[in-house]
Amino acid sequence: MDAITTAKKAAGEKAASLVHPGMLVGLGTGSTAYWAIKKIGEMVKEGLNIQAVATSLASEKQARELGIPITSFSEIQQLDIDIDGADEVSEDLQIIKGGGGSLLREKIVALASRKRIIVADERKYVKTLGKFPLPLEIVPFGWELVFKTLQTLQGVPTLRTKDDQPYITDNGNYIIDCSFGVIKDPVQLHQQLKMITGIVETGLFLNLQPTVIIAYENGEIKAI
Ligand SMILES: O=C(CO)[C@H](O)[C@H](O)COP(=O)(O)O
Repeated sequence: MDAITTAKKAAGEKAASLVHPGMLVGLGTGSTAYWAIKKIGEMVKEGLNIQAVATSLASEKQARELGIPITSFSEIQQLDIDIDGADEVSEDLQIIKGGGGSLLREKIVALASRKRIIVADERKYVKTLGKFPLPLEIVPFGWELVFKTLQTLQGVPTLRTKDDQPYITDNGNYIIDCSFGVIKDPVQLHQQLKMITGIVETGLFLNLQPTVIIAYENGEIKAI
């Protein structure tokens, strides 16, 4: 296992240790959240009694295969804890997510959780947001208009593709990844983008007061 994968595993397992009996748990998406879900699966096999909501079909599949009981918002109102990855975390704990295309479900789950744990390797921890192009979930109809509007806002948009076709989210939408350079005012940018009809959600996860678990390649783990 390479050093970055080892760091992701360490961050994920550290977060899993915060899951206690009886909790309702949000399961994130991506290669770091994967390790948290794997560890939680082991804990369930050893008798831990929890229920979970997954932020993507992929994570739900992983959880079901591991025997983690899955529930839904038709059964519950709130989650106790959400464990998810990030693409960038700034020093003031603002976050970009959506690299894996699950930002809409991830945000719904994060907002429904009392406690939010972000797991990341050291490369994700940055001074200011913006190097990672901001993922935006958009409805397919008229996506070209959203694309052009983003250009007028000095953004550099790219329609995400998979096998030369538009990438389709679990919600049947498209993703545009849009670079804005250094994001000086993420709240203002998020609000501006949410005003554009056709943009369903942005990958800016702001003012969520997360606990961020950063794992370093040298084996150190810091909770911020
Ligand atoms: O937001 C996400 C998926 O939509 C992921 O949490 C984010 O992309 C981080 O993924 P990874 O841990 O694989 O780097």
